Amino acid sequence: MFFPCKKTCILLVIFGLVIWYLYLHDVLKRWGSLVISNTAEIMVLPERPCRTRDLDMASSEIENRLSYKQPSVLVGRTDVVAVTPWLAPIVWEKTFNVELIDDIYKRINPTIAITVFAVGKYVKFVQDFLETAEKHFMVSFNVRYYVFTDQPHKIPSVKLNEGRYLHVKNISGSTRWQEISARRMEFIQKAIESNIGKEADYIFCLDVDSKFKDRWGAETLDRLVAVIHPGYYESDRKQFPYERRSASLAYIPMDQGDYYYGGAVFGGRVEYVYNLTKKCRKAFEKDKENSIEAAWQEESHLNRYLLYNKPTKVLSPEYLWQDFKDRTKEAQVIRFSGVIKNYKEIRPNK
Ligand SMILES: CC(=O)N[C@H]1[C@@H](OP(=O)(O)OP(=O)(O)OC[C@H]2O[C@@H](n3ccc(=O)[nH]c3=O)[C@H](O)[C@@H]2O)O[C@H](CO)[C@H](O)[C@@H]1O
Ligand SMILES: [Mn+2]
Repeated sequence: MFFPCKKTCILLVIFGLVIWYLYLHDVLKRWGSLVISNTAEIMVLPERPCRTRDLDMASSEIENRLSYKQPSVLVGRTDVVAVTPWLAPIVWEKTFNVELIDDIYKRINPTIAITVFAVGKYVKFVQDFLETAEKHFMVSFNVRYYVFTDQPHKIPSVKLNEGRYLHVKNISGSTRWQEISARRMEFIQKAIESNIGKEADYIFCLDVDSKFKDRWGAETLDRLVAVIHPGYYESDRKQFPYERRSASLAYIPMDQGDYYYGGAVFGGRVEYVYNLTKKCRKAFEKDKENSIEAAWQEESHLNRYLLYNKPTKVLSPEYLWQDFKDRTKEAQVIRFSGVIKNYKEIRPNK
């Protein structure tokens, strides 16, 4: 009689311990995500939508196995400025060491997402975009391409290297190119909520009418990343094509502005880009309610956002060139460039 009772008691205690462990585990998990959202301040989604792996230089073990050239304090590029007044790097050729930067970022083994939109006739750019990305974009890193299109059956199957995946997302088309371009903010925001937030650490949102021509690597990774438009890096801020009507939420007064950022390239850690797309989308939609469309659609809203939310890394025009533009002496390498296109033939409207 006594023996079975003891057995039952032991079983009950084990059962109780398991329940207690599961409860504690759940509480700690919730507490963990709460702490993350408090410190980051920008986590506005429920249930940790984004992965939180990040580069923490201080805690990453730097092994001595990599031997590289001594960095100089006195010798470097003098023909360009390689840092913003808020101390964010401006990435130019010969301002970073490829092996060193790759080695540092390989330690966190990040996944990098690319979003591109191919609506209407722009599907014809996808093949070259993907093929050149396979050659130059984040080679030997994990990459996920997200192609948004109204014609999934027209997306070519391009041979991808190991660790690289293609996701095709079906979206509706539009009769206005301005709307296609601007609504990218909305689609990217939604895609981060639904899956990119869980599938990638960093994201770059790029124009599809472009090709990679040289290395685009880990030197571009940071929290919030923007590119200096190749057409305006020598211009006075008064000449920047910012939205100048105060009725628009993209408004920037004549005496303000840092750089003119291109709408064809922005990126960073997924949660930072999530915030950017959410804000730009909202501003664009609010303008629409007030019957105003910014001069350069989402590019204008992007410029306004980045004026008040400074990028933590700025890419030089090497990362956004245009094929019709001759290379200048500052741009020693052209890494990504817009192809020449016939606007009349390719866009659904003027
Ligand atoms: C180099 C650069 O900074 N480019 C920007 C510039 O003009 P762009 O002349 O580069 O704009 P664009 O015609 O390439 O349109 C931007 C993107 O929208 C997509 N698209 C557009 C039309 C269409 O019918 N189907 C389609 O899929 C496609 O991914 C394209 O790359 O100003 C636009 C403002 O609206 C965007 O900010 C672009 O990023
Ligand atoms: Mn373009």
